[in-house]
Amino acid sequence: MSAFEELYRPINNGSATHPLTALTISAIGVALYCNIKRQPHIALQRFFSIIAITFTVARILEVLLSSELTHYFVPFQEVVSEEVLAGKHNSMGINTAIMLCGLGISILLSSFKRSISSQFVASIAGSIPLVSFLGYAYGIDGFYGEMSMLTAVAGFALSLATIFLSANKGVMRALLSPHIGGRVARYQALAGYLVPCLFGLLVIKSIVSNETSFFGIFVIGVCWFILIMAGVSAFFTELVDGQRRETLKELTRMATTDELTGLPNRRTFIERVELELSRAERVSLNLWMLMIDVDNFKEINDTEGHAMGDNVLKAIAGILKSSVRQIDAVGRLGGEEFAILLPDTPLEGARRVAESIRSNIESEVIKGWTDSYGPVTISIGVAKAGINDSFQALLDKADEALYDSKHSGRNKVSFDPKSLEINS
Ligand SMILES: Nc1nc2c(ncn2[C@@H]2O[C@H](COP(=O)(O)OP(=O)(O)OP(=O)(O)O)[C@@H](O)[C@H]2O)c(=O)[nH]1
Repeated sequence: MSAFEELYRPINNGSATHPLTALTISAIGVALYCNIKRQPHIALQRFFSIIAITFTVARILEVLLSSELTHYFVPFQEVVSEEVLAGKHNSMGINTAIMLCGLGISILLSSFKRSISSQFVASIAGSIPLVSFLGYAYGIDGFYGEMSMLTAVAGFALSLATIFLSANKGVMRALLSPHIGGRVARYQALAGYLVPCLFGLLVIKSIVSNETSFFGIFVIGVCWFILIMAGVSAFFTELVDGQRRETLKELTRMATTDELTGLPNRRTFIERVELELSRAERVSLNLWMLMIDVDNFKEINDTEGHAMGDNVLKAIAGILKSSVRQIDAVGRLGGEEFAILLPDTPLEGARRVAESIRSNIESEVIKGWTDSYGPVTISIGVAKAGINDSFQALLDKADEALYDSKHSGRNKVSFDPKSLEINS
């Protein structure tokens, strides 16, 4: 063994890293380096990846055509020839050629922003040195062929570096995610590689020693492994999905409910009204809208502060809710304005509901206010949906009636005159 031989043949009389392999690995290394810099040298990156592809394709053709194609440009060819004559292994194996060719193609694809394809090709290339490692671990030389341990280590490192070129896309992005899905996937990927490799050892052991119990352990082990992986996946998927469902529920509640009173907000109320209006034969459905406004509410705020104003609004919301049927809708339109929708209600019913709400609120004792300043009152405007009424048209009619209540002394229920005509 020459003084330098162990540099390219770490295992005595084992496989060596051929000069062409070393050259190609260097080309791939430089191509990757071109991307590391803040300003990537795309042209150089493509140049070196094409060099790597050319070298490896030449080697693949050489094997297929049984020629000496690479002998013309490979340095140290005399040393290699001497070694071969002496019966030592020294050539770029077909597995090494495919691996390095794949890495060259992957870097080239990445330079054209074909990230997903680049990742895919690099992972196939990266699986070749992994097979070689297994070959060395299991003592099966067919697994590594002419790939030296050194080449396998370099190939694996380069594969990882190449895959990381497009780490912000596709599968790699998901695997590297800092969130729970990514964290679990990383552990699963690691276990998904290491555990079957250990199982492989059991199979080899059972073949070598002809011991069937090893094979039994292998089979049970595989079953358990699959079950555990599926269970862990299901557990975390449910965890994440459960959190997502809760968040969605909370967001929906926040988007549809008025925070202070817990009543449907203006948007939700409008949706409900539009749904009722869109029903056919809406006239015969007898759809009424009550517009409710707290009288002199500003005074409450100004006298006892906003917190008291909020308490009053909450108390009123509670009374409104408890004064109507399940099928009726109560909403807070904003400020001290509320609205109620009464579907399928005759005129007398609408009148009764409006009047009872007005008197219920007047007789409600609101702690901190009623005892010192007298009852809180509301004004109500009532209107009935006519043919082709939009939400706004119905609201406008109820609002006009409300205006009448306000201007005839407050604490009153007024009907839109046209709604009474529709009814007669
Ligand atoms: N505390 C509290 N006050 C609110 C809220 N939203 C609106 N307001 C107040 O409600 C008051 C409404 O006052 P105005 O529109 O003048 O009506 P009003 O004093 O009730 O008079 P009339 O409607 O004519 O009887 C304003 O002072 C608003 O700041 C709320 O969520 N909480």
